Amino acid sequence: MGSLAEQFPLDGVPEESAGTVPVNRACSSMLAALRVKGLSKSFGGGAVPVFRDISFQIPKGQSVALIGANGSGKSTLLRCSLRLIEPDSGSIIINDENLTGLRGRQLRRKRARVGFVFQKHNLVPRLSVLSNVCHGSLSRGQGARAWLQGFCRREERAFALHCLDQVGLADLAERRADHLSGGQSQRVAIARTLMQRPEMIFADEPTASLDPQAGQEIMELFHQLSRDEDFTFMFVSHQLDHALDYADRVLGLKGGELAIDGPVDHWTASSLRGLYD
Ligand SMILES: Nc1ncnc2c1ncn2[C@@H]1O[C@H](COP(=O)(O)OP(=O)(O)OP(=O)(O)O)[C@@H](O)[C@H]1O
Repeated sequence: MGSLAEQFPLDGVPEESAGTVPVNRACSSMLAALRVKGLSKSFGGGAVPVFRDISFQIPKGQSVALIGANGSGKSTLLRCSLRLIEPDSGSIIINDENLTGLRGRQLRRKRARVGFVFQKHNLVPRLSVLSNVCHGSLSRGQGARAWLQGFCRREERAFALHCLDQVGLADLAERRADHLSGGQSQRVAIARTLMQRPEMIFADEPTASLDPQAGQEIMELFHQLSRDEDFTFMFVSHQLDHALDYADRVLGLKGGELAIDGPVDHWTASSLRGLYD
């Protein structure tokens, strides 16, 4: 079976948000999906920045774990890297598009192919699983009007069903979202993100509210999907085994700086624990 993009080519999406052809993993490391340079952030004019002068590049197709102690700035860095939180300084380039000076619709369009998965799944409780997944096409940058017109389109629903199938939940399409387990609910949130046909997925502690088994299954799912769909994946986790098992590379924040940045096979659980001293 081909990737989502091959099976369901984008139709009616503005060219600038239609994105690129999936990149072969073998050559994907040649291209940077995300380039962050000199990123700094403090809150409320605070004298102590959360982080300062952070730079890193993520090649297309790479899976990156972002780790560090509570309050070290992981969520802030993840959000600043997409300008969901405005950094104080620094530049951000996604797929050769400079996000730094963009505003409003232009900014939303440039990041339309980046999915964000949160610890809270944020489903609409009274709607069906399928309707929740269909909401994902809102993020494609077409605007609410286009979405409403296309919401019931047969092909849109077919694609939503396909996304549900990708996360193993096609059988639950008609179930109400508030009748799901935590693990099922996170799968629906991931299917909703797949509706964006993402080139990159950022996940902020996606397993934090799940039991160990469900958490591992979700990480397996991300791992499998990132390979099948060839998306770049960056996730925040407090679980070192998740970082070691599911990332190609580990970034670690400590004292407002990137104290760790290297391939996963450079680290062991005990060497990573130094971040938490
Ligand atoms: N909106 C905000 N206003 C003020 N301070 C904030 C805001 N968001 C985060 N902070 C502060 O920035 C610092 C980093 O927070 P952040 O949530 O990024 O850390 P984290 O590493 O993700 O933490 P955790 O592992 O506990 O989720 C913390 O000191 C936090 O209190």
